[in-house]
Amino acid sequence: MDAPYDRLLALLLESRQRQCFPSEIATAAPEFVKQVLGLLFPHFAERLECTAPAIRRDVMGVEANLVRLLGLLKSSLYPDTQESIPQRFIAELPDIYAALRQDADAIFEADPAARSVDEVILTYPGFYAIAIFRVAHSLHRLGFPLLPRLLTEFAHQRTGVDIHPGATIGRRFVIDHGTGVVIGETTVIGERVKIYQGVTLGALVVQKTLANSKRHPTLEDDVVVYANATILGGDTVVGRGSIIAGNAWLTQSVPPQSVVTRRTEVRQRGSDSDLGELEFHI
Ligand SMILES: CC(=O)OC[C@H](N)C(=O)O
Repeated sequence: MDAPYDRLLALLLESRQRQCFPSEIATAAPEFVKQVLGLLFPHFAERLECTAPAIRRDVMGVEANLVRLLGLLKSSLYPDTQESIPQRFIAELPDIYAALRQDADAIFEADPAARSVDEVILTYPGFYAIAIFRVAHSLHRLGFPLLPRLLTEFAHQRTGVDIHPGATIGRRFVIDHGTGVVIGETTVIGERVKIYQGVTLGALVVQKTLANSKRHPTLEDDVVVYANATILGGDTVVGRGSIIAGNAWLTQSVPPQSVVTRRTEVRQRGSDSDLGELEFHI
């Protein structure tokens, strides 16, 4: 065997002996999403039995899967994790289910293009992302390691909506279209908030030392944020009932009922000396 081969083998052996990462974790997110969303909504179930024993069996299946994943992570990387998390998660499922039904209703009521709540549940990327987020947020709060981030990143890959499991999001949350939405870890969103594609709720300063501080904005109840608006900063509070127009850039608080716009300038062709600079030849 040649020297580079030996070097690589030695390196990988040393790394794996130091930390043997449980490879089952790689497929955990898609499997768990299918299982838990299939339990809550028949729309996502592969096979559906509408009897009490079948539903009980499916609930127990979700809990058993979490016990298995927690065991793998606890024995390899996270020894301090509490064993009661799967059971406590199951106890939170009724509230998660109620919140998701309200999200689906809110999306249906907000969107003239939606024909039914079933269509929203089955086809809306915003609903899919929120559904996975609410599950991940519960697990995150209960202290389940790694899985919450795997879940929201799976949703991100599927929908283009990137919500950190640590974000706090109130009832009847609507994301329409979804692609490019980013919601940071310490964002706080009130009730009945609506956001459109490309909205960023982000940090104003990105520094490791700020890991434990509020870096992302607060949107109070009934705020609407239109496409591609960017709202940054942990001290930024968008007051109740405000409307943030498309492409707006906001790094400071605004009082309730504000309208924040970013205007497009329209001029007559040929009437301005700098027009030439705008005529790009690609
Ligand atoms: C969404 C966002 O601001 O991301 C920046 C960085 N990941 C942070 O959480 O501060």
